[in-house]
Amino acid sequence: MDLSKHPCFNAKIKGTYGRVHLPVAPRCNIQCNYCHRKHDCVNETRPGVSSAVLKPSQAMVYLDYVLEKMKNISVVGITGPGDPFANPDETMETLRLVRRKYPEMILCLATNGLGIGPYINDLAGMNVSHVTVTLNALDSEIGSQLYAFVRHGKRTLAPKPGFEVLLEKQLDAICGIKEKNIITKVNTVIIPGINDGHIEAIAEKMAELKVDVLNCIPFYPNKGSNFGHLEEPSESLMADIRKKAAKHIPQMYHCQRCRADAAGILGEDNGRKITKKLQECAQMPEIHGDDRPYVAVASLDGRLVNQHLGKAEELLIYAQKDNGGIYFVEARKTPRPGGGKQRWEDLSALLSDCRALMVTGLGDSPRRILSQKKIDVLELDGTIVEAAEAVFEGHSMDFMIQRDVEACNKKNPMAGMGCGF
Ligand SMILES: C[S@@+](CC[C@H](N)C(=O)[O-])C[C@H]1O[C@@H](n2cnc3c(N)ncnc32)[C@H](O)[C@@H]1O
Ligand code: SF4
Ligand code: SF4
Repeated sequence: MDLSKHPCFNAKIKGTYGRVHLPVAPRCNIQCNYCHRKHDCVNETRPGVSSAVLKPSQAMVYLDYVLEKMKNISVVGITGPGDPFANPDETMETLRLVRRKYPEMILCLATNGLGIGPYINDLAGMNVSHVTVTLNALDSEIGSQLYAFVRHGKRTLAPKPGFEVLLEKQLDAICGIKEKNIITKVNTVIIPGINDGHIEAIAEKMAELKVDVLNCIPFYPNKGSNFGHLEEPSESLMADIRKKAAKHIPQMYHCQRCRADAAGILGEDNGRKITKKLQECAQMPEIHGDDRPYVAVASLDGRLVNQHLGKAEELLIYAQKDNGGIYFVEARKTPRPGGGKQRWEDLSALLSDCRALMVTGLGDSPRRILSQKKIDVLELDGTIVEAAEAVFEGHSMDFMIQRDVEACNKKNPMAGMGCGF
């Protein structure tokens, strides 16, 4: 892996190598007064917006597409649209999946630093090489003007105590990340009249902590945010601040204030096809985890997915060979009808080593119970081989998925009375 190929950390290659942000982290654990993530216009470039949010398995399908269509993507990053560590499960799962499939890819993260602490060891273990922490103040009087609240554990803290906790976690996080030799950038949003006189102090402190680069980001006035009425810093103010900060620590001068779903060369739009694919992937069924080796299928003939779960006396179990082919493992008798919910609890136990169940239809009760056990229930029409391959490889199975929400009812004589199966 060539760590010099990160276009944000190496301005020389910013026009040659690109990055892709996977928007798998929608929630945030603080509210910065300048951040507004609700509204999205695909034509605007501003931090925190995304045209869709993806689950980890969907993000992998999207990533495969981006890497096929765009050349020279050297970095996969997670920067929101909220905070990666307000969504640690999704973040860590996505990084694991990307690392496994693309061992040469540079992995990168941007966080406010509040929640990253417990994950630093694992991040280093996965060879995440670049981490950005946003730190906007060291002084409590200034910091308490920047945040509406900070959520710490189960408590929501007011601006002043919230800032104090946040700062402590940020400084600990920076030290912990540097200890693991991860390349560290600090983003500081420059907000005129609030923290613009405080940046040299931040630069000095970050240099002391051995941060590699400071990125002074000009504040972007987001309509609808608490700071929507404030002005953007002028170019001359930014130049002056960076000059003072550069006495202490290297500066980033080419940040584009990217979207949380940015893909490609810095500063270039994603393009319509990439945006469409992103939105398409967000609609795909989610595939949970990949340590379960099997899929289960309701089939009358061993060729097609063509049976309703309630009618299936047995389910066929399939796995994938090392070379990608699908093979039949065994047939498993399903629990007998009757017994209410217990029947579906027993079925979940029977399928605990299966990552997905493919049927032509099923009732609400089994769907809920199986989903709670993280077995993906896919209602589809198609061949077993095609469908199983799509599950194992994370391909889109859009063409097989039954879009008709009435499908179950149509095939079920008890339609209108709630699905009995
Ligand atoms: C949207 S955040 C997502 C990652 C993480 N939550 C964080 O704050 O670092 C990515 C970067 O955009 C910056 N940002 C958000 N809103 C901004 C704004 N209105 N103007 C300038 N930068 C902004 C954040 O401060 C952060 O450095
Ligand atoms: S931490 Fe990041 S995502 Fe959260 S409110 Fe601040 S800028 Fe927005
Ligand atoms: S926002 Fe700045 S640092 Fe983040 S990917 Fe874009 S250019 Fe790089």
